[in-house]
Amino acid sequence: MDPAVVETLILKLHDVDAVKFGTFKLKTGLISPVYFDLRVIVSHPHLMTQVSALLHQCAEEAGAKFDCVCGVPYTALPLATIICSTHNYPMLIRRKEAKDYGTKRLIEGTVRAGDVCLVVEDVVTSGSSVMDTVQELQAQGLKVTDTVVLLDREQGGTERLSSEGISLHAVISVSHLLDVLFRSGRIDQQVFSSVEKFIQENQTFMPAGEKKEKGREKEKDSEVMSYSARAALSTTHPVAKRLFTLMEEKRTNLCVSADVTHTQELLELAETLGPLICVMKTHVDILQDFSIEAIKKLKELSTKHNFLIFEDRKFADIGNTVKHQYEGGVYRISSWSHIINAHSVSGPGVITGLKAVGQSLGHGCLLIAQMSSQGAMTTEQYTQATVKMADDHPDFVFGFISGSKVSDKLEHVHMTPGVQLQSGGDDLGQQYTTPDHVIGFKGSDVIIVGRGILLASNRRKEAEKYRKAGWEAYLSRLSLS
Ligand SMILES: O=c1ccn([C@@H]2O[C@H](COP(=O)(O)O)[C@@H](O)[C@H]2O)c(=O)[nH]1
Repeated sequence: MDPAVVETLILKLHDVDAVKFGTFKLKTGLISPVYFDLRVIVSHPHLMTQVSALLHQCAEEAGAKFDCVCGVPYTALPLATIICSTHNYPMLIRRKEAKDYGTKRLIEGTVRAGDVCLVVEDVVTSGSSVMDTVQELQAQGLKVTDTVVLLDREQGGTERLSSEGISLHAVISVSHLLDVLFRSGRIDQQVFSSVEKFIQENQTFMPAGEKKEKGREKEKDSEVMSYSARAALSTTHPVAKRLFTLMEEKRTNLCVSADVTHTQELLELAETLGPLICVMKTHVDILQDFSIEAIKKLKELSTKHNFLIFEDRKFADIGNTVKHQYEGGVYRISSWSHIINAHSVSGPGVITGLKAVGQSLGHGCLLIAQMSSQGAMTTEQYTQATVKMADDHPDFVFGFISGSKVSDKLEHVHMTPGVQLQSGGDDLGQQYTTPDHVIGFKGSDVIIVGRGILLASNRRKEAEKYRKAGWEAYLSRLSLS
């Protein structure tokens, strides 16, 4: 690529405010001295054409060989479109969410399994957005070997993608951009240094060897500690301690979501899958023939096979009401469920009410910090407030339902629903990611799997596949540390 052309492009991007300096709160909560908003280029047709041409040239010069092109939604979609129509490549479109009608596909276009797809992105930081698209393409049988990006923030995206066998080619690197803007007098030494420092101090990927060192320094990082080490350190919560211990003993981080409508099927599941799971999650109010007798049998099976019972009741009312709902009514949940969960939306009273019933029984509560469903309203701010609420009640709340690790506390258990062996979704808004992604990349501790197992012709065999996938992701997370 002609350096003069790239320099002119950098200045143009600065002119149209696609590059801003100041104080910006990022999606992760970090305060950054620089912000890249490449969405604005759609309003500048000449820039769109130039950027698309440079992306294509960059991929070609890097020797990337591909049969089709897919842009990471949304900013890179029009860029991929221009590349495809100019150079006559078939394009694929990745949906961020499945439609709730029609084909429900997450990849649109003609998919030919075995084809190599070039992934196009506007900005790369950690590489996680690119990886989300790569996983969807791979789930359809496509191969991805190269990705091309307009701007690499140089915060670990190249290394992360390379660890997955994907080469990242960037038209502009953030250091080149800083250099050009400084030389042209657009930014001063202080801005230059503060951005450079921010990039250096906020690396998202650690090579294996370095991670080991950091692991020793960062003794408090739950991702680099075994479940048994965390069990030993979990002194404030008996459920966390018991759960970590049995996970290590049984070599499983699989929670089966027993969403069945008859007690006989529930008990059969507990008998067959009991040896493979650490937790059985129930929705007791979908049982058509609920009885306390059947629940007693479930409890016996939980002792026999050493798993915990988690009633996914999602309490969400004022303290006084949830107290009654937990203790009384038809289901008498507190008499049999080791774990319950609650939404934080109603404030800390929900915890106080539940704690008044469950704490003396040695039970524990998970707060719902994030949800797996499309359009969930659990914003970053909501998640953070939920974590704070959990921190205020360590004697009863021992973790979260969340898509990723949201708390650094060793005792906090993270359990993630929306898991299947292939990513995708259902027609009612559920969204699935894989065990490897959830445990290895998102830093969660337990995978929650329902229909992935329940709809299989051989549930035990399928559950074993999930147990193995979840456990291997955990082991490889440890070996990388
Ligand atoms: O955010 C959430 C919270 C809870 N769930 C529950 O998990 C299972 C998932 O079942 P699948 O069949 O694996 O989709 C189900 O019981 C939900 O109520 C969730 O999916 N997402």
